[in-house]
Amino acid sequence: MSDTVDTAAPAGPLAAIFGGTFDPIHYGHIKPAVALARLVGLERITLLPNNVPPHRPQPEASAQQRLTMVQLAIADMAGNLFDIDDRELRRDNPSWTVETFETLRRERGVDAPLGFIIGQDSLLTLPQWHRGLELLDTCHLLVCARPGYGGKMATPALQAWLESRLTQDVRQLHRRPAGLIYLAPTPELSISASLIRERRHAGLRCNDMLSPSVQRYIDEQGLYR
Ligand SMILES: Nc1ncnc2c1ncn2[C@@H]1O[C@H](COP(=O)(O)OP(=O)(O)OP(=O)(O)O)[C@@H](O)[C@H]1O
Ligand SMILES: O=C(O)c1ccc[n+]([C@@H]2O[C@H](COP(=O)([O-])O)[C@@H](O)[C@H]2O)c1
Repeated sequence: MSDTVDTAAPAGPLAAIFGGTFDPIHYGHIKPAVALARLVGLERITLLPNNVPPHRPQPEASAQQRLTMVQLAIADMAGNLFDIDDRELRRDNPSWTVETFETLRRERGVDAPLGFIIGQDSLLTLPQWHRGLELLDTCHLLVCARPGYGGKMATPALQAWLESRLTQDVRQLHRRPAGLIYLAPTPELSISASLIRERRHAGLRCNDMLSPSVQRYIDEQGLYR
């Protein structure tokens, strides 16, 4: 990977990819991502629904239903900030993020700036991911604030690793291909897919947490009963 100097021209727009189980996609995904786009100057955010998340209980909705909900959520948004990459859904093997980004890197070239969007809770678990710290060799991490997850990494060594990667200078995210972590001061929303599923199981509405089309789809499909 080239070591681009600060004064170099950007190698292209920073491509930002937002992976998730999206069971279902909710405003806790969308609103911080929209704020992040403004903070960083992102032209596009690509939502990447995962297929077989190896690290967590399997989703309640099928892969097709989760993809449909992502499509509906995007259709409810003004503008064209979001698009979808369904490559992980077209693979049968586990959705290891580092492998997806190694493929993206091969496709886009060594100098293309790539960013992976995650919430702060995901950042704290990164060391347990499949080749988790190696992910930074392939992309930047663009981290959205999440209520309750502002803490430090599990060990001083991991915290030092994190601090050695941190930047507040968003221009660096466009100038370098990978390797930096940006903690974005995005709005904190106490919404999670588990809360939505729990509320639905209890027969409660989730009106302020989801796009209207996604809510209708959940009702029509009888999801999370
Ligand atoms: N409210 C939120 N604020 C910031 N980031 C979030 C929020 N909800 C989810 N994310 C981030 O979005 C990504 C995808 O999350 P995911 O689809 O698992 O949703 P979730 O609400 O965390 O789901 P679950 O409750 O089922 O674990 C993760 O990196 C997660 O940290
Ligand atoms: O590759 C891994 O080991 C790995 C472990 C945990 C999470 N991820 C990815 O991180 C993203 C957010 O995960 P989740 O569980 O919050 O939906 C999603 O794209 C997952 O596939 C990836």
